[in-house]
Amino acid sequence: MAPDSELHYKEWIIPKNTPVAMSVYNMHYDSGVFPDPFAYKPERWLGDIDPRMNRYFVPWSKGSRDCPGKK
Ligand code: HEM
Repeated sequence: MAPDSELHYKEWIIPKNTPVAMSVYNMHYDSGVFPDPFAYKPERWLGDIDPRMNRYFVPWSKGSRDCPGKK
């Protein structure tokens, strides 16, 4: 996305019209959110899960151009 106004995020100021993107790979393999991320462990989704897991799981992307087929 390229915001049309200055964006403030934590201690950062992102000038307007700066292309901003996310990395699905880095989110899905973040070991702080998904311990042992390269292991096939579907049971990691069972029981009390770290709520960040849902926020960091983005196979359909995020935002205005995310997948309309995701539901
Ligand atoms: C497991 C199945 C699917 C996955 C993982 C998936 C994933 C994605 C992703 C990541 C994007 C964003 C692509 C980008 O940013 O360039 C996308 C876009 C899109 N997907 Fe899917 N998709 C799936 C199934 C479907 C289905 C079943 C449909 C339609 C019946 C569909 C229709 C679309 C369309 C039309 C877009 C473009 C949206 C736009 O650009 O505004 N997808 N999909």
